Amino acid sequence: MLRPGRGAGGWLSSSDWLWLLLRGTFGSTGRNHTWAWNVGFLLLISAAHHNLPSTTTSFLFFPTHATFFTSPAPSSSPAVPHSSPAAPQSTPAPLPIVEVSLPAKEGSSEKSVTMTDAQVYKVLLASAILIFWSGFWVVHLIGIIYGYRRLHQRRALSVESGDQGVLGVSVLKPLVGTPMDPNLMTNLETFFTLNYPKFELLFCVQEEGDPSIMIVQQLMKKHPHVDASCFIGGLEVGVNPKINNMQPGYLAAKHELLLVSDSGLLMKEDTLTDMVAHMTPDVGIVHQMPFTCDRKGWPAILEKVYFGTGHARMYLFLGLLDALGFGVNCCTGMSCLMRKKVLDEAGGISAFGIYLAEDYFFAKYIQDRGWGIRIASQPAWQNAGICRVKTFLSRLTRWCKLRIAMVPHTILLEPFSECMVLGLVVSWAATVLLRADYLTFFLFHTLTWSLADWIMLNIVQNGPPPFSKFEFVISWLFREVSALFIFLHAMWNPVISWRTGSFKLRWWGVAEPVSSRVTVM
Ligand SMILES: CCCCCCCC/C=C\CCCCCCCC(=O)N[C@@H](CO)[C@H](O)/C=C/CCCCCCCCCCCCC
Ligand SMILES: O=c1ccn([C@@H]2O[C@H](COP(=O)(O)OP(=O)(O)O[C@H]3OC[C@@H](O)[C@H](O)[C@H]3O)[C@@H](O)[C@H]2O)c(=O)[nH]1
Repeated sequence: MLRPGRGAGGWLSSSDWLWLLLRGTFGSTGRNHTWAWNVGFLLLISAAHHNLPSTTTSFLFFPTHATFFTSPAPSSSPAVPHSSPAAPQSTPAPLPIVEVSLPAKEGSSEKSVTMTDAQVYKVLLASAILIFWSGFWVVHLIGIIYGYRRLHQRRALSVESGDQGVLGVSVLKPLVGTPMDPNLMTNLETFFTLNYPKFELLFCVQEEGDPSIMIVQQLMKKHPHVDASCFIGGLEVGVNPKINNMQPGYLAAKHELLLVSDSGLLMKEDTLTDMVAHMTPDVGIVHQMPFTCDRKGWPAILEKVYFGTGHARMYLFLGLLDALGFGVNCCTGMSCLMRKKVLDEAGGISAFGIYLAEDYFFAKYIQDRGWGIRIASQPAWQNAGICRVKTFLSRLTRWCKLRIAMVPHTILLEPFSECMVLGLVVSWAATVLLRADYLTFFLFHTLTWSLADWIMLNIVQNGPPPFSKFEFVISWLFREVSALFIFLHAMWNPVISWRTGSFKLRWWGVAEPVSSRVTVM
């Protein structure tokens, strides 16, 4: 359906495709809505490619309905035959005419106003921003629905995993115990009490004299029935210190599945069972979405808010794209279950020692060989005893630096995927296209975004979070505002400090050591 009073024949002018786009996006034409939206979108792209002439347009703008109607093009326009001007029959009041810029053509009796190229591009840009913004509401929705359906769903082991044919798991625990984490003992003990029939624990301690060695020994004594070993000193096979640390454990691993599990994690009795249950025959890697245990203090709230909102949204959305085979990879390696034989084909984990983000490259390698990637239904329960705002921000900055180097197109996508930056630009677009009040639209955007995030947090937490809504709002605002600064800081200073080392990444992720540091994060 074309706009009222409009002939259907002939090629469409720039005003027509803009009308289609805007009518489709903001109009209320029922079943034509999707159709018009799609056509408008296609025409938007086609216009960008062909740089359509922009001299045929005049607008009548209805602020209340946010819909454009065009009057006829001047007769000199060769491409667009128009019928008589149109106004909707039902509109009661006279319609305000927005004079865009130039006067009507000489000799023309119609109230035709021409748009300059700059104005067309302005409208185009605003439309593109509004489409991108609408896309993000789809991301919100998908994240919420996928999170609701995926997370905290108990899953039984497949027949393949009945006690006889159960897949054995070698758990690699890389440990760097300085400074001493007060929760280390509690966290490590949960690995000894896993309710899974066939597993071994391979503790890898980076340096002699590390206080975590004593803890591991105590736990091994307390649980003698659990198959556990401790390797000290690592093996230097690359730049990545975590890989170097895990290498002796990897060489000793005897089971077909390998779980890389970071030191700050806590396991529930059934966490490993849940992960293995997702390792179906077509899957090569099962990862847990990072989240946190309930801990005291504002830094802990901040972490929970971040991992339960913005991070969870993108992780679930990209994770779903992974699972659907779109080849996106968002695997974070704090808890990653992998088929050892696939890593062996690469030459073992040492083949990934040139990268700092070994997690991303593990997943990429496995995915490139045709194996599926899945998110487990239990999130990763981070439970480090030391929880500080500074540590949290440094960690996010480090991750951001990794992403910038490994997936450079996120430089454009990332800032605009954040609530505040997107809110600032979309509010401008709304003033251009909808004549909205800038501040009102920004507040509307921020409020609805935070509500969607609150829903997401409740889903990831599997119930209400252990803090008040006021604490949520403060933490959420802090995190959303800090996101841009984290990004700018990551762009400004690409040197990555991780525990005792400093590194620089080349584009696409190969790491080089910079110098040794003694600061501990
Ligand atoms: C309208 C849809 C637009 C989608 C825009 C996507 C913008 C991406 C923004 C944020 C990415 C969040 C990624 C999840 C958290 C990763 C945490 C992390 O950095 N972990 C590292 C340390 O463990 C790890 O090494 C990195 C792993 C994966 C990085 C993934 C990069 C994101 C890839 C973006 C692909 C965009 C695809 C767009 C599809 C529509
Ligand atoms: O020098 C190091 C640094 C770290 N590690 C180990 O690596 C694990 C993760 O370290 P941290 O907790 O400092 O870092 P993060 O939680 O930020 O790690 C995350 O980001 C970087 C990725 O490469 C990791 O796979 C991911 O887990 C811990 O178990 C730690 O003991 C080492 O063994 N040696």
